[in-house]
Amino acid sequence: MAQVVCLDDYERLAAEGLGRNALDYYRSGAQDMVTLRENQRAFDRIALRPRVLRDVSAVDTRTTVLGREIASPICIAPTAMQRMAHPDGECATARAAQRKGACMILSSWSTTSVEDVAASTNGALPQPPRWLQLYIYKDRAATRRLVERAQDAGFSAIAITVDTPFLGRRLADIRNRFQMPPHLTLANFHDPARAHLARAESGSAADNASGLAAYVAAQTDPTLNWTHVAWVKSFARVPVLVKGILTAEDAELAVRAGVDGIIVSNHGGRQLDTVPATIDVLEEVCRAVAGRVEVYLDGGVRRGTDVLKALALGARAVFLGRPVLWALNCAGETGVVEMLDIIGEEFRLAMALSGCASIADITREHVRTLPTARL
Ligand SMILES: Cc1cc2nc3c(=O)[nH]c(=O)nc-3n(C[C@H](O)[C@H](O)[C@H](O)COP(=O)(O)O)c2cc1C
Ligand SMILES: CC(C)CC(=O)C(=O)O
Repeated sequence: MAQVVCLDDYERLAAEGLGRNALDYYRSGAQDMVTLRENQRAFDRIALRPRVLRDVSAVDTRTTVLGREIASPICIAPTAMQRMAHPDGECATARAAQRKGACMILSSWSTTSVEDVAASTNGALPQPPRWLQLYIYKDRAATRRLVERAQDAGFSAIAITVDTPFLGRRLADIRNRFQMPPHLTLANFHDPARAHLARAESGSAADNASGLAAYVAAQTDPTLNWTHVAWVKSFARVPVLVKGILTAEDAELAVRAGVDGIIVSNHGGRQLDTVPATIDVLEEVCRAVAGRVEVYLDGGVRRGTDVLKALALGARAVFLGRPVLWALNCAGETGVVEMLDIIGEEFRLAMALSGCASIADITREHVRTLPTARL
């Protein structure tokens, strides 16, 4: 593999290696992709305020999520259909997460089942927390069965995605009439209507003619509301989180609904375009939550300094989406391990150069947010 020194290098290599259908699906944001770009740019507008002369000879990046130790606050976000990136798909990601002591969230629209992902890791080694991301299906029984199967397979939390009552309009997928390759299935489901995702056959310009949008419209429940969160909590035996919160108002409602954690996310800019960058709303959400539950962030995290900034503004941990797909495509499990090594080392160095020897040393005073015009 050509020399890779930062996470963007994986994206460049994957862009050369992946076919159009998968590449566009993975990299796209919604509509004009304003939010997609903002997610990364907003990190650049935040300046670090390093402290010096603090003995950083030993930097400890360990922390916990929901009470379980992880090697660093850098975790893996749920992304659907990872076997389009590499034949080992979600199993490779899970093995890499285990080797790195990283928390991983599996998409419920994975191309490997919850049981097969659980079986793919090494039972003799410690298992970092592994959570299931959940879409609420119109078919409640199927939704509940999936949660129960995940719990039985050792998944230790459920993250309900709340920003996708309908799929965002991703122009490249519409033009490509996105289709999952026919040899793959959405492996958590056996019923062909749920397991397969066909090419949308027709469509006027206004139709969201990617196979994915048609699938989402057919399967997921657009009535999605807070009663669904209560419903999942009524039978889940593990903590329940919500993924896709962007405002103080919804953060307050989430805490009142009794969730165990909040993932500040705009779905990697793939749902409602022109919503703010996640790092720009993180502090608002954390203020509203006021420490009652853990708050995490995803969206545009590409460098160790981004991780440091997110923690300084209140995140317990961050999650990476696309970098995992690019690294998977480049070198499977090894690629994901190396990618986590690179950003992990960048984070360790950013901590050291900011005068932080432990996660607890990272404070609000380590960042300066500039009052520039932004979304
Ligand atoms: C190709 C792709 C597939 C995704 N699939 C899911 C999914 O199945 N469920 C979900 O909640 N979020 C999904 N997401 C959103 C990610 O979990 C995450 O919010 C986002 O990718 C973070 O931004 P980043 O890619 O800039 O790191 C997906 C994102 C991408 C890029
Ligand atoms: C199957 C998709 C709806 C998964 C997803 O969340 C995405 O593509 O952003």
